[in-house]
Amino acid sequence: KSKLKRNDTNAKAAYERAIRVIPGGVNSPVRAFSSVDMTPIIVASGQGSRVLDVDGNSYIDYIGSWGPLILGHAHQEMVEAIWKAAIRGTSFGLSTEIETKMAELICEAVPSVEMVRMVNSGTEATMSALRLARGYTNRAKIIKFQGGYHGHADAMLIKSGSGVATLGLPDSPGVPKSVAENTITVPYNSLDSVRMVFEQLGEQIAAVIVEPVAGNMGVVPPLPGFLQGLRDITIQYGSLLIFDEVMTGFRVGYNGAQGLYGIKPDLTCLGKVIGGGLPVGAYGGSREIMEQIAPVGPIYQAGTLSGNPLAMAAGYAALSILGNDPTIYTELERKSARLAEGFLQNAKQTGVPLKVNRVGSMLCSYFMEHDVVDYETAQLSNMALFKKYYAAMIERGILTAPTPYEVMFVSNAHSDEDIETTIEAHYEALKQC
Ligand SMILES: Cc1ncc(COP(=O)(O)O)c(CN[C@@H](CN)CCC(=O)O)c1O
Repeated sequence: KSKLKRNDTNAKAAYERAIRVIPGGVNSPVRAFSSVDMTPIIVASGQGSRVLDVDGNSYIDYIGSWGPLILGHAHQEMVEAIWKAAIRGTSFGLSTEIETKMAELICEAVPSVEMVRMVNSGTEATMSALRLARGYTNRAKIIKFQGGYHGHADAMLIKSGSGVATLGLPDSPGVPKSVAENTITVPYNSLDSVRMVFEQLGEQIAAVIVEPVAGNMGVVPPLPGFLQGLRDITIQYGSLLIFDEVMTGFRVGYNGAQGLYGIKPDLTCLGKVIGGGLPVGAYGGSREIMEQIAPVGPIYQAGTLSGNPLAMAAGYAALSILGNDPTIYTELERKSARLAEGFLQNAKQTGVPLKVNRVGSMLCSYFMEHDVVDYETAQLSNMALFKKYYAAMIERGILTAPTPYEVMFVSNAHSDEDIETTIEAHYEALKQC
């Protein structure tokens, strides 16, 4: 079979130009395709389940902007909503009624949220939620999980210290040791580790922040009892439980992971889907906690473009479509299950070791035999195999995340034909591994 060659002439030229004026030529590191040694794809346009790159190559897209595009690219109703908002002005720095409608919709959809504050990214959402938790409990320490990603605020760029309950170490230059010491990192799905930390430092813990389905080490679902265990222990010690649902919110179901698993956190962080592809983040919780936020309460958080009318129009349109048509989630479940099943069939037929983890329309395949339950096991994925597989999928017009630790997102715009085409391409790609 001749090796299909992707024409990347224009991408190369565009990338050469970009790296002269943007660090690494990208506005977010993952877009540099550094894990797969290939010229980054530079997108010209997207429509439905497909994107077109600057060399005219068309791909079925499973990056979906890392989660926001659950309805696919350039969705007609959303483009119209954005356009209608834009011609009335893009931002006022004063309140507009769409912000209240958006807040009401989120409070209605997310079980634990009675009040919500809009911000402009997932990072801002988790950063603000952490400050709120620290201010509300008057405690400084927080617990996060290895492989958990909550954006790039200082307190989140921490790696675990030597022992389990030891203080954190900076995971990036520029994060002061004094900040790192207040973040303790333990293995995901390990309630024992969490209990150990609380036994030693419980009264100092302001919050536990967790992705209720981990989506930044591939897809790692919570083991039975894990989330309930976190809920119980945080109540026992007077700490807050923060669900980072930036990725899972309105993705794994209209009521998020907290609806799926029936656990009520104290604070919820949202992003991605709620912006419909425009910059939106949010954090919310009980009235009692949220009214500690300025201007009602003393804990400060602000933002020039928070809740701006354009992003609200896009987000409100997206969430309304999702809320008005529950078959969208059942269709996402059906198509995603078929995709995962096809991948596993291919692996069996070709003898390539493959594990597929999936929750709803979030899935990830790992080149290995055993279960992936945390960061350590996720790290064992065979990187050499992944690179070959990735290039083979690109050559066949299937665009997935250029690193093994990101999620494949199925959207409502992916047709059954797209799914079958992807499974066929996957079979060919595995045969080349
Ligand atoms: C669970 C979770 N919480 C917070 C964030 C940060 O959101 P942003 O600041 O990138 O909007 C993210 C961002 N996710 C990554 C991809 N997995 C964004 C992609 C990128 O960094 O370019 C997240 O997944």
